[in-house]
Amino acid sequence: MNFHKYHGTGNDFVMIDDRAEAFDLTDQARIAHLCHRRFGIGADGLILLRNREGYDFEMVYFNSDGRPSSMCGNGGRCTVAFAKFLGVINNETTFLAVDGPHEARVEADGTVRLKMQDVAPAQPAPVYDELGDVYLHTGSPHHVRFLDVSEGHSLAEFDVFGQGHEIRYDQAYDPAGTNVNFVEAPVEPGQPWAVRTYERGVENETYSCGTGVTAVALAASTLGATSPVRLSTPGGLLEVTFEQHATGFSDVWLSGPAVQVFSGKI
Ligand SMILES: N[C@@H](CCC[C@H](N)C(=O)O)C(=O)O
Repeated sequence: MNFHKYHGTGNDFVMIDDRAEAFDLTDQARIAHLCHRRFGIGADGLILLRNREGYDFEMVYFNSDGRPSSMCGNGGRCTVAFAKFLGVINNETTFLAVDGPHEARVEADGTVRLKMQDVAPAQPAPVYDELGDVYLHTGSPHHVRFLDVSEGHSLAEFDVFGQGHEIRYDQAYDPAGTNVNFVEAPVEPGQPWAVRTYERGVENETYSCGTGVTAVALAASTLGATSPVRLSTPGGLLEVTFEQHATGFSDVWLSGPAVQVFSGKI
């Protein structure tokens, strides 16, 4: 079986052209093995590109634990780059993912822009809301906490694994759990919002999470951020643009690099 390894700001994926539908979707142990960083290829997730009537292709996403999951924003952008590499699309596409249809565009510099589903307004998070934490669903569930740097908290030194793990497994989020984002606001206008994310299904901090930075950008709009919002992750910069309404957010686009790293055969 041939595979290709991609990353979108360090959120990395094993990509498989499965238009022949030969891959066993139920073999979670195999998917987890392929994603394993010691015994496998190593990735935060595995993505199959399949044919789908009425669309250019379908993206089938699994977290590195081998389980199918909700939408992956960086994975979606990487799948678009992969579809272009395979010659399935040119620069514009409409494809199907687990949360519905998505439009996307590959820019001349390789930036992939992905349209996300409309998003409901940020809600007070079901846990820790005395700290002002909020919850949004951007295709995947996201808990967002803005750190109070005046209290001496710095994102660079924050215990993302420990705190993220505790919130992800809080019973208020049972049974599905949530992804958890920690955010430091820009000091100067124009600087990016800094984000680190604990990802459900990877059960660790990843270098970047596309649906996570989307949730942060939309949550930041309640603190005065206006579209476009730039976000820095440990793996690089992303941008989110959106229209804000009383009923939520529409025209939400996630943009950034999507890079092929290497290819191989197993
Ligand atoms: N890395 C992803 C999110 C993948 C799904 C997430 N781990 C979940 O299970 O909710 C992204 O870029 O959005």
